[in-house]
Amino acid sequence: MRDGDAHGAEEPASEQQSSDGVTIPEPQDRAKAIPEAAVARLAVYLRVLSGFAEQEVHTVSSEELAVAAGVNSAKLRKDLSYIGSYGTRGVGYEVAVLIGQIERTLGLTQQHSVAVIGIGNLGHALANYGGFPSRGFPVAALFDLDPDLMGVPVGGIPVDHVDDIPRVCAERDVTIGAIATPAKGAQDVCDRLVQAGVRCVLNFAPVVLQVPEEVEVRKVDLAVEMQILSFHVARRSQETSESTASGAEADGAAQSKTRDVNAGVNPVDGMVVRP
Ligand SMILES: NC(=O)c1ccc[n+]([C@@H]2O[C@H](COP(=O)([O-])OP(=O)(O)OC[C@H]3O[C@@H](n4cnc5c(N)ncnc54)[C@H](O)[C@@H]3O)[C@@H](O)[C@H]2O)c1
Repeated sequence: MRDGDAHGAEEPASEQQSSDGVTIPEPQDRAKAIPEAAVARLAVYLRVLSGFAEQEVHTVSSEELAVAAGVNSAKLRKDLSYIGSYGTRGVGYEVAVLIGQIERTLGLTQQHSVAVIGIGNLGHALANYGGFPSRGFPVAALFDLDPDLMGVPVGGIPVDHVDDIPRVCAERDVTIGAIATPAKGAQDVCDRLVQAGVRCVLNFAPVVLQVPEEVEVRKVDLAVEMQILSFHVARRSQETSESTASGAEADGAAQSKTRDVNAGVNPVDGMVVRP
């Protein structure tokens, strides 16, 4: 079983050093060596690059892309080296080419239809969110067990009963199931999805799901994200009070302007934490 809640280890299987000091995995190790945290950042780069493409920006330097994505440029270059993209010295990266490489790596060259299960507050929000189809994840099916919801369209899609998960998922070629039920029903819903052949599960319910080895689960927990934010706020206020205590107020403003970008990097996934 793989529950993708944890952020993966950063080190690939084998590495070499590029001329500019970036550690690069051997080509044969690239696909299997991409750490979980780097995969998450590739998705961020893709979103940023899509914005550049919409503005008809054709090339981008690693520094520009790093700033826009909120990472430091060494980490960005290392992440892109995992997919065999090193850019051209003095020019940077071709936006369209890099988008294609990241999409292939993330398996986004085909659409993934999504089923949402549990059409309450969160399920309604997911079903109505317009951002999924444009990123290649159309919501194609909705399930609940509340009789009052049966057949009611949400975001243009009628709600079906969970008993119909196998038929509807097969008919609509669903590959991702997003579970937005209370914790109590989540494992049963997950089992139904797995029996219907769904191999990717996005779990919003506060419970650890048991799934077969071939099924990939990602757990989304906004409370955990808020705890991470809280950690950074607490650390910052501790740093400020230490700095005040040591009489360093006079050069505090200058320090915050020149502070190395690494000082703001989230230790969990390498993203720069915005104040
Ligand atoms: N991960 C996060 O960051 C996050 C944020 C908010 C809510 N949640 C979680 O999302 C879930 C839904 O929250 P909500 O506020 O939308 O709840 P809600 O009570 O508004 O909706 C739950 C829906 O699930 C349906 N349901 C219950 N048991 C079911 C089953 N076995 N099969 C199918 N449908 C079933 C109910 O009929 C209802 O429509 C909860 O588990 C909550 O803890 C997670």
